[in-house]
Amino acid sequence: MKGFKIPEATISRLSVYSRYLENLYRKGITTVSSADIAQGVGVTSAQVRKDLAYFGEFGTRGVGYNVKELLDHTLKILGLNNTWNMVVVGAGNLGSALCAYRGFRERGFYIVGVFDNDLTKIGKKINEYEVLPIDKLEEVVRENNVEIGIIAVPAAYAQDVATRLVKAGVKGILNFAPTVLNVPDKVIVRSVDLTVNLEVLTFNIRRD
Ligand SMILES: NC(=O)c1ccc[n+]([C@@H]2O[C@H](COP(=O)([O-])OP(=O)(O)OC[C@H]3O[C@@H](n4cnc5c(N)ncnc54)[C@H](O)[C@@H]3O)[C@@H](O)[C@H]2O)c1
Repeated sequence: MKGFKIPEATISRLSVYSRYLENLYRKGITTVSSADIAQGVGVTSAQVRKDLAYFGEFGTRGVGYNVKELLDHTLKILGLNNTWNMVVVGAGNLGSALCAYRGFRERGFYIVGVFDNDLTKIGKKINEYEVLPIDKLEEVVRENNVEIGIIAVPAAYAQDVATRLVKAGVKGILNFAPTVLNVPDKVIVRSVDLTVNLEVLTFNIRRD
């Protein structure tokens, strides 16, 4: 798998396939064809086969894929065969919504700390999480082996928070602030900019 570049779109689809397979597994379905997966997630079966081919040989011609085996493979490829500890910085509207989202835990992502620098928020509870002072960030990251930091502060403060997260030892940052972050190459940043997504949507609506 190392040595050549796997398209990001393939990785995103792998995550979608994996969730689909998880559903089949829960329903007790044991085999599935690429056509079934394709129909279930809304892509072509050629695309499914091409995506999976990046990661080796799966399935048996004429029989299809063993659901459990393919699910385990996709989870392993996505790094989801173990759980991940995360911290959320910014306990505002978005940070609170992220803390309330159950879906993270179902996929093995555990929030172990929520931080803010607003004294009126520190000590308050968001679901089961008590908002912690930002000064505790490094300690919580270290003690809980946190590898992922989520930035949910206004753009003007995002770089400071990113620098602190990196110094504390996180390996990846999910950044919701609409700004570009400067981090060392070894740290992976994924930015979620909802406005950019909306604008891609409006571009495509107009173009069609
Ligand atoms: N709310 C949304 O739907 C939404 C959607 C997409 C992106 N975003 C982005 O997410 C970020 C947060 O948005 P929001 O609506 O939750 O804002 P918000 O103002 O409700 O919350 C931001 C929180 O960050 C805290 N904060 C500020 N500086 C900090 C620092 N240095 N350390 C720790 N905490 C700090 C504030 O006290 C506040 O509680 C923004 O960058 C915003 O552009 C928000």
